[in-house]
Amino acid sequence: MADSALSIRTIDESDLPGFQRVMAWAFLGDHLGEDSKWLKVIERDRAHAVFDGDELIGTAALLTREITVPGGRQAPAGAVTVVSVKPGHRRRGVASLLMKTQLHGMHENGEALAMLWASEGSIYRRYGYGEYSTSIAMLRMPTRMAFHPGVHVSDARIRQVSREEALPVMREFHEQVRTTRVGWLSRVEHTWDVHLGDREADRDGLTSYRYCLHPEGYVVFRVKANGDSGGPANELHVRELVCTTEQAYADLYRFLLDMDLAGEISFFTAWDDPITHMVDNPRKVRREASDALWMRLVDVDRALPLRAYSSDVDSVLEVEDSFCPWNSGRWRFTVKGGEATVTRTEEPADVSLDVAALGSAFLGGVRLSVLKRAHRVVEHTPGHVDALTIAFLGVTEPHCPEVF
Ligand SMILES: CC(=O)SCCNC(=O)CCNC(=O)[C@H](O)C(C)(C)COP(=O)(O)OP(=O)(O)OC[C@H]1O[C@@H](n2cnc3c(N)ncnc32)[C@H](O)[C@@H]1OP(=O)(O)O
Repeated sequence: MADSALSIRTIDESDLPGFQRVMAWAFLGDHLGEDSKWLKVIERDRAHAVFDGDELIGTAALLTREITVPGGRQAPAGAVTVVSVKPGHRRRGVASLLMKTQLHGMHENGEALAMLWASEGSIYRRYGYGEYSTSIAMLRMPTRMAFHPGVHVSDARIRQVSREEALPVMREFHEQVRTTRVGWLSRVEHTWDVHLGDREADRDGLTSYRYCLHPEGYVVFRVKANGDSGGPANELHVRELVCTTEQAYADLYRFLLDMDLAGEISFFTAWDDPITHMVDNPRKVRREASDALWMRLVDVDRALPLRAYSSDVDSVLEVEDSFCPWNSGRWRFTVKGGEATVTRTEEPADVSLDVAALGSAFLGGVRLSVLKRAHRVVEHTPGHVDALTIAFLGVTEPHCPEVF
């Protein structure tokens, strides 16, 4: 319950210095003044500030994005970011007030999906966000590994070019690819400055970005300099590898693996990045998984039909959602020919679950059968959880390559 001394409203230009200061203090960073990259992406009429009297003490913003969902469709989704509360004002309900204002506002505007990257794993389930909607893998591998004999490398030329030359080409490739990959997001002009920002402060001791173009894709990486310890030990930190063809993916990975003076490659990438199966020794590709995007179904009946499903199913779902109570209750979820309909029903439930569990499963990232074993999904009619699990699965692991 929010403290009654608190008020909340959308921001205007005059609020920006205070907004930025609270963000910087909350995230334990430095206040970067007008130069802050975040200022460019924040949509003023979708950013909220909480005030204690006249003092700005809390922030949160919604970015208007599209996400690719199973079936290769684009769904509008609000990207929640910069949730921050000034130290000294915490645990009085400020973040809860921000979350409620966002989600209830989205419901009133007819927006069906919200999503975020969580700074800590224990915060967002209470607001109905599901963990591991997409997961991310930190891959580490030594350079110079051979490919499996079945992997062909073409003679396409790969050119290292300047940022200015690369950016327009990268934009086009990205726009083409993101609509085919579940979990990838649309970008606006300023996303490139934030996601691929390359100021000294963004580099964390590494080099500036290197941009390499292939006729059908690109790779962007930084280098961490390490001394020679009996062989090259510099590290290539890949930021983005985007290809319109599988051939370009093999060519660009080969290009990185053969880079002179480099000893290791690291890359935050999809859990099912095919590189593991492309090299001759798969165990040399080390993978560490982490949660990435958390999805929230703002309106269950409008969100579920946004994606395509893998098999037919007909189940009554009893949904629990105390934060957005319009979702609570029983829904008949029917899939025919890949298309879902969701209608209110008084029929007895086949399966009970909370709205966060549906968020985890929405992109096909977490199996409902696993959530059943985790006591988060309860089956009342035998067979329904298995049928729903298969229906929700997609052809690849969902993956969101950018933090917003
Ligand atoms: C999408 C993003 O932007 S992720 C970034 C989130 N922001 C940060 O991590 C920055 C640093 N942290 C902060 O600014 C604040 O601590 C916030 C935003 C995480 C929480 O703000 P608060 O105003 O303290 O949260 P609020 O008082 O509404 O707490 C609501 C509930 O969440 C719990 N909670 C809040 N923060 C945390 C936390 N870090 N870990 C565990 N539980 C938490 C509270 O205990 C409370 O639980 P209850 O409902 O059972 O009583």
